[in-house]
This record gives sequence, C-alpha cells and structure tokens, in this order.
Amino acid sequence: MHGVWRTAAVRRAEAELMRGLPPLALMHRAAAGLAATCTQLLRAMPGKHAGAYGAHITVLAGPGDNGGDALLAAERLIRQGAQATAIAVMGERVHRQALRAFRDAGGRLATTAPTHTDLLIDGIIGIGGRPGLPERAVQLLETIHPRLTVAVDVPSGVDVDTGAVPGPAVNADVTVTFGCRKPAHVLGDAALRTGYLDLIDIGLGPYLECEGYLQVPTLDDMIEQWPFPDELDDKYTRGVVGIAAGSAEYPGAAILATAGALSGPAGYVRYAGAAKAQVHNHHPEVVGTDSVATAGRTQSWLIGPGSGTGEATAHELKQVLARPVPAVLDADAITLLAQSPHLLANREAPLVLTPHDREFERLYGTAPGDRRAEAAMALAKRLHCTVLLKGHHTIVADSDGTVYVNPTGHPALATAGTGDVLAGLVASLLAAGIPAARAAMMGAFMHGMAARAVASEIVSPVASQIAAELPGTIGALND
Ligand SMILES: NC(=O)C1=CN([C@@H]2O[C@H](COP(=O)(O)OP(=O)(O)OC[C@H]3O[C@@H](n4cnc5c(N)ncnc54)[C@H](OP(=O)(O)O)[C@@H]3O)[C@@H](O)[C@H]2O)[C@@H](O)CC1
Ligand SMILES: [K+]
Repeated sequence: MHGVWRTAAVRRAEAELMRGLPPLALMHRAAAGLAATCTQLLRAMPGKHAGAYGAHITVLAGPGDNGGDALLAAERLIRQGAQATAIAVMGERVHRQALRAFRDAGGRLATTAPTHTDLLIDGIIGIGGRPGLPERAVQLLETIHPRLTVAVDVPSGVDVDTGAVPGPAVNADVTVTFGCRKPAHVLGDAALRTGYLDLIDIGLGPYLECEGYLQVPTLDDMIEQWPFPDELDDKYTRGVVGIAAGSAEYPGAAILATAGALSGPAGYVRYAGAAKAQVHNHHPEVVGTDSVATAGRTQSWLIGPGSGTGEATAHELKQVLARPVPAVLDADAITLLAQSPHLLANREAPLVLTPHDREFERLYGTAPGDRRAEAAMALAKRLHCTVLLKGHHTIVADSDGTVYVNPTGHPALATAGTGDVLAGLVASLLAAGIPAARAAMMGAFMHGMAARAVASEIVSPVASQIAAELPGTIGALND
C-alpha cells in the first residue's frame, strides 16, 4: 500500500528532518534524484545526444524552492555535458543560490524560449503553489515544444491537495516527486497530468505521520490479501452471496452482476428476482429464486443493478437491509435510498454504496465536484457506511476515515454494465468475510486490472468481456 500525504503533513515532516541538516541539504538530495531521472530519460530518448551529453534542456524556474530544485538538477546535467537554458518565469523572483550554481556551471539565463528543447524541466511551482499558472508561464508553455516534459514534485498549476485542475497547468510525461506521494499524483485531472510518477527518497519517511491522507493499493496487496480457498473449504465456508438485480425486461444487469459474483471468492451464488431463468441460462451454477425472502441464508447481498425503482424493489431493499449481513447497494437501490434515507435507521451490518457522480448527488445533495476524496469521505461518515465513488480514479471511503484511491482505472470501464460486474465482485468478497472498505477496494482494483487486460486485446471491450476476463486476472494472483 502506498501512502499519500497532503502538503501540511509534508511540511511538518520536512521541518523535522531539516532540523538535523545543513541548509539546502534537502534541495541537493532532491536535485540529485531529479537529475538522475532526467539522465535516464535522455539515455532512452533517441537523438544526436548521448544521454545528457549534448542534450538541450530548458528549465522553467518559478520563485520558490521548486525552481531551486530544477536549477540545481540542471547544473548537474550541464556537468554531464548538457546545454541548459533557464527562464525565470517570475523575473527577479527566483532561487538566488540555485541560479548562481546553474550559471557558474555554464547554464544560460534567457527571457525567451530556445528554438529546440529535448527535455523541459517544469520547476515553476511545487507544493507551495496555488492552482493556476502565471500568465508568462502559460505563454512559454505554448511556445516550447519539448520532446519530453519532466515536472518537479507536481505538474505546476494543479491543486496539490485535491488533484483538481481549475486553470492552466503543465502536462508532464514524468513527474519526479520527493519523500512521498501527494494527492495530485493520484486524484482527479492532476493525476492524468502527472504522467509516470518517480518517487525519490530524501529521508522524509521516518518523519511522516504514520497514516497518510489516502492509501493507494498495489498488486502485492491483492496477492497478500485475496481470500483464495484452501483444502478445508467447502462452498458454504467460502461464503454464499445473494444477488437481487435485473428484471424480466432487463435481465442483462442480473447476468452481469452474477458473473461478477461468480468470479469472486464466494463458493455459492444465489439469485433472487424476475430474471432467474435468464441468469440460469447464462450461469447454470447459480441457484435462482423469486425474492430475497425465499433465498435462504447468505453471507452478503447485492441489490440494485437493473432492478428498477418501483414498489417491488423498494420492498426487496427493505428485506436486504433488515438482514444482519454485509450488503452492496448499487444503481436503483441507491436512488431508492436517496428517496428514503430513513431506511438505514436500524441498519448495523456493513454497507457498501457504489454511486457514480449523479447517484452521489442524489444521496448527498451536491455533486462530488473536484474534491472527490473529501466528498466520498463526508458521505461515508454521514451514512456510516463505505462509499465507492466511481471514476477514472475510483475512491473508496470508509466511515472510520480510511480512504483508498484505485490506481487501475481504465477508459474501457466507461461502458454500460461494468458497474454491475464490479458490484457483484464486491458482494462476493464481502461474503468471503473481507471487511467492507477492503472488499470495495480489492474489487475495484481487480476489476480495473481485468479491464486493462481485455483492452490490450480489444479496442472497446464490453462489460461481459471484462467479466469473462476476471477469473483469469484474479487467478494470476495465485501464480
Ligand atoms: N517539502 C520537502 O520535503 C522538499 C521540498 N522541496 C521543494 O520545494 C518545493 C516547495 O517550495 P516552496 O515552498 O518554496 O514553494 P514553491 O512550490 O516553489 O512555490 C511557492 C512560490 O510560488 C508562488 N506561487 C504559488 N502559486 C502560484 C501561482 N499560481 N502563480 C504564481 N505564483 C505562485 C508563491 O508566491 P506567493 O504565494 O508569494 O505569491 C511562492 O513564491 C517542493 O515542491 C519541492 O520541489 C525540495 O527542495 C526538498 C524537499
Ligand atoms: K513543478
């Protein structure tokens, strides 16, 4: 799991670490790491230069330490034979010592963009920045056409703590950050502008507060935590999952949600609803019944995909919420809950809600907007449940304050029916005894992995293809 810290926490850790170090020590560490990454990138870039030797580097240096990092890295690259030009985007306001070192090494200070740039180093603003860019920086970015852009710490212009990009911002191929990940690297449009993220260790780790603001799961977490059955398991000990989804008119959601549940760790899937014949045709291993009341005991429920928002679904939702087992509420069940929030009055068992933005707005009253992590956190606390807010970077917020950001999102998931598959998979993880927030996070991670795998073969995969890929993707965790 990767932790993500906000600016204030980074500043506190930095202050502690700095106490025992001479001035500029951290900046030199940051610059050394940044220069090393630039050298590697230049080595891999075809051209007349040999690594940094002979490469044309342009530095956009802002007024603070971010510009200082960029200038000191460029100084190192000059010593490796690069030709470097720096533009101080805010004129006189530039890191004096770093600029002196840059010029002493042979760096050129200019006011206009050079004609050719192999590598642009964005040292305009870092974690001390407000969103947006000075006008001069915008003009320069329009003029320079680098072969590669490396952002120092964060792509300048983004909102570091939320990942929002309300104005002009740098679009980086690679971002070299220091000490730890920040929200802008993993959330919102800023994450898309971060490009490949390279984390440089500057010794900050021991000084960071132990719990980061966000957690980003990794493949290793899935390998460690996926509940694979063992020799002593039977279908009941693996967990029984109930699916109340779809309808006679819309059986597709039932089939897809059931497929998601079947790909998960539960040993037994029961379907309750009007599409039982169609579900049985697609999935002969699923036991079908007409209603939640007649489905028998399960260790979890999913309700909502393709269910409709009529009386019948409202009745089934009450049945599900009255059962003392974890439940996933998706799609129409979320709309019904938004209309009747009192339904949660006596609910104590774990609950996962899986809204997209419009469903979130119905539940919360306002859309998640740019502050997606905070919005998901607020809803989870208000309803005392786990919220899986869908998006390119799906967020899973728990009422205890834990927030995960899923790193495996893929545009292939923006298609009808994929949410049904995900909801079924999460319900299956709940039936296997995985705690709610972890189940939602693991479901989102593997769902994204499966989408990526299919999308590498098929340009626009559909939900049933992603569902079909899931068992193989999950099975590979055990290799
Ligand atoms: N933390 C660490 O562990 C380490 C941190 N290090 C590095 O330090 C960086 C942080 O440096 P920093 O504090 O000097 O702030 P930085 O981001 O350079 O910018 C602040 C300046 O920009 C200005 N400004 C802001 N927004 C603006 C806007 N939209 N448009 C125009 N101007 C704007 C603002 O001006 P003002 O607010 O006064 O108007 C202020 O002058 C960090 O990202 C990393 O690279 C490493 O060296 C070592 C380890
Ligand atoms: K930057």
